[in-house]
Amino acid sequence: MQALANDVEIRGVYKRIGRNVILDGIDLEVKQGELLTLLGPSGCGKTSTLNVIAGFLDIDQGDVFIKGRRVNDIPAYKRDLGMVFQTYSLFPHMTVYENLDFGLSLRKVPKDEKKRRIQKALELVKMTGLEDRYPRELSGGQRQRVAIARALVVQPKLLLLDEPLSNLDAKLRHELRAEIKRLQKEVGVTTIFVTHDQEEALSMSDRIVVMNKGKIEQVGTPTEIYIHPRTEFVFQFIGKSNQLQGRVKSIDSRMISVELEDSGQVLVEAENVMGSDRTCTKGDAVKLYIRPEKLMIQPVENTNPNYNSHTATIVQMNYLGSAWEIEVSLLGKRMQVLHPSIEAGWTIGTEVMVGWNPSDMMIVKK
Ligand SMILES: Nc1ncnc2c1ncn2[C@@H]1O[C@H](COP(=O)(O)OP(=O)(O)OP(=O)(O)O)[C@@H](O)[C@H]1O
Repeated sequence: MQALANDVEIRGVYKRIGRNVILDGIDLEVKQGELLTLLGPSGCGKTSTLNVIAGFLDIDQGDVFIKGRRVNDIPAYKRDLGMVFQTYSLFPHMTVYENLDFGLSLRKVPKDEKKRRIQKALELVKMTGLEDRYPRELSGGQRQRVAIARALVVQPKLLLLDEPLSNLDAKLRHELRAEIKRLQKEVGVTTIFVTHDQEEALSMSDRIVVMNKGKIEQVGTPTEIYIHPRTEFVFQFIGKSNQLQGRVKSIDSRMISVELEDSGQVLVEAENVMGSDRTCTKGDAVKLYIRPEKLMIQPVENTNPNYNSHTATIVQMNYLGSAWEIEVSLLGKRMQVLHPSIEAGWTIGTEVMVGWNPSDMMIVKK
């Protein structure tokens, strides 16, 4: 096979363990210098995909290329990769400096060069000055910083991160997300990041791979995945959603009109059909999805005729600090609206108008 332009290419990878098909035809390309995230629910095959790249998991079918070289038969230790895991994988009996020195000594890097690279790596993760500490003398976040520095100091071909932030508290997770993103761009190392946390994936990644049951559902930038999900699974996994059901009444090149099962009619942009064939025809039973922040809530007198617009009744109001989560009874269903503010006098039982743009609603055949 010819040389490849991507840093990683996975072609037709299939893996079964016992009766379980854990990777079911994975095709994936990782571009040079990008931070690519494998995202999906527990058991979907994220870690297995990472382990195939790392060389920790043999495959039954398919090919794996790293920097143009087929690595199916190359053992893990010869693939030249940096890895960071969920649990701290530092050597407990070695200081921070010794932890970083270990991989460099194995590679017989000269003493001065080792010192320079260790200092640079510690600077990158903001751990300068803590060289002589043992892992037990560090906080969880500091240990993960050292683990990242240790992975980077050997100048790996790829950096593989398997849920490295899962054991940290929320504030530290946020901080480290931004740090990893910054240092990944600074170093320019092609990185594959595994997480089950949508927000983490959306905020950090150049591209996201959404996985489900050993298959890839969609690959795209965070905005493509969030705004233009191709499947119902991706839509539901990636954020909150409201659902309606109905039947297609009419369809033209721009709009699909749906008669709802309870009452009323809504318009959806024809481009927004999800599912494998991405088509709908008149008479199809369909499900409709819209995110809470895409529903606009207004006093009854302010109707906007350009939008889907319906009267609704407030049934619950929760203040979240940065926004209000307002539950309304709309078109025979309870729907969540996320809105930055509320009008004076709005309370449970108030009648309001709820509208949305047809381009913000997604539709899928039942
Ligand atoms: N050694 C093994 N023996 C049997 N089944 C395995 C083995 N390793 C993984 N599996 C199964 O393969 C599937 C994929 O596992 P994998 O760890 O890749 O998922 P994941 O998406 O990383 O999940 P999590 O987020 O929970 O880590 C799961 O159903 C898991 O139970």
